[in-house]
Amino acid sequence: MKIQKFKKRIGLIGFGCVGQGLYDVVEANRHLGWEIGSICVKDKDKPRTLPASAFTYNVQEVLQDTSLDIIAELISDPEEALGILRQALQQGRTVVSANKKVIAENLPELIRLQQKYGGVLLYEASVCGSIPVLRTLEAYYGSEPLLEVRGILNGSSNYILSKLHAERGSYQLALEQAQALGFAEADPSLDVEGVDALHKLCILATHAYGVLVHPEEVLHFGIQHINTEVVELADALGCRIKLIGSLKATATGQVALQVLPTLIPATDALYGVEAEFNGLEIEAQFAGKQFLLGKGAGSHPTGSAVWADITSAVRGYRYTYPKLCTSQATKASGEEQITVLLQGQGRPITTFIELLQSTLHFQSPDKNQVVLSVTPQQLKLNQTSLKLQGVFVAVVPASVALDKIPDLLARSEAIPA
Ligand SMILES: NC(=O)C1=CN([C@@H]2O[C@H](COP(=O)(O)OP(=O)(O)OC[C@H]3O[C@@H](n4cnc5c(N)ncnc54)[C@H](OP(=O)(O)O)[C@@H]3O)[C@@H](O)[C@H]2O)C=CC1
Ligand SMILES: N[C@@H](CC=O)C(=O)O
Repeated sequence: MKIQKFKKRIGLIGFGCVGQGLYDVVEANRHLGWEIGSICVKDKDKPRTLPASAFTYNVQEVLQDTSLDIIAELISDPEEALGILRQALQQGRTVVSANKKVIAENLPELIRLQQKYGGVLLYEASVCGSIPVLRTLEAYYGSEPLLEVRGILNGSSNYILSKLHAERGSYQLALEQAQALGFAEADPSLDVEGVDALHKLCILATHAYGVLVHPEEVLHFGIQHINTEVVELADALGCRIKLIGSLKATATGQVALQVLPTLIPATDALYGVEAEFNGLEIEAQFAGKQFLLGKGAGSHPTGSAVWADITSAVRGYRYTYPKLCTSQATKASGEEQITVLLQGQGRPITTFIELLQSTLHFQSPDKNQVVLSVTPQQLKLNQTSLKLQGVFVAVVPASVALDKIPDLLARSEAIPA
């Protein structure tokens, strides 16, 4: 087959962790005929790895440059990013993005704009960094029902949890390291409060099950209130705490979705997913279980995912949303009981037992830790007040031996700040 030589130009908006990552990947592949045509950033005074002449500060110079074949939106400002995606799609252009918040919150509109104006939007980098999960769901599982999709979707919180389990170190220090390594969001509360994982889960819900769900509708807790007591309890049970996003088909054909810290036993494939790595287990009706593992954050891994989108978009690849076209699935209301551990901030938290309409299984002598059965629906209804009270919530899966818990609930030691 004859290889066609061509020259293609990318308009890059954003030159931070991911923008620089993409730039490096493009430079390393110059022989393929691609170049970065222009780069837009915001801060005129920031030191850069390229001469000042390489940059513009006016986003319209990129958006209105018709010599560019594709636009890569890689900025940290969600409002501005939405404006960029809207304008590019209204012009019928091809655009790639890594911005999960914007995509998760606006997917119905972004799909409509593609249909109306004929443009293309790809966003593989927005879910699980370098792992090709969206194209796997679209291209391979587009026609097979999925029983469950669950995984570690946020690199920063996984990095922190790995440090806490391995070193019993400081939560704050681990978060600062995740920020310094470029894994965290500009607003890191999105990472530790489970919101970034929630955004990714909502995008997955569309591609895996054909469900369009707004992040605000979904139960989610993060790891911001974790302490040493909980980490030690998990260790004593032979588990690690992981922040898990899960999508599960219910018996009535709905999809249950949630993001919750979870005690993961050593027999689970997600147990060994450490640091900024993400892992995703897909269970399909006929294929059975498959496991995807890779770096979920960072400059080059994410730049690589953006590059894969760019080069496949130019060859005509686009999402066809097969499940969205064929599925009638809706979000489940969350009535199936789950077992959870609640850990307070040194005060009794037994007031929540009644509020959550739950069944108490165990409590520590100081009533600061409880294990109870509750519905996801009740947890969602009380999500804000549990968070405001600083309560840490973790799922205790059925595979974890509950009978070991009573002896273990009495420990107490705060994580050093
Ligand atoms: N970091 C990661 O591992 C991953 C990040 N993402 C997503 O990728 C996107 C970029 O993240 P990341 O590179 O880490 O962020 P950074 O904070 O490192 O960089 C953001 C870039 O956006 C630019 N920018 C911000 N606002 C504007 C604006 N109004 N106009 C033009 N440029 C602007 C900044 O300009 P300036 O340089 O002048 O400040 C900077 O170059 C985000 O949506 C993030 O959620 C997705 C997957 C992984
Ligand atoms: N902040 C995110 C970056 C990638 O999506 C994370 O930590 O996973």
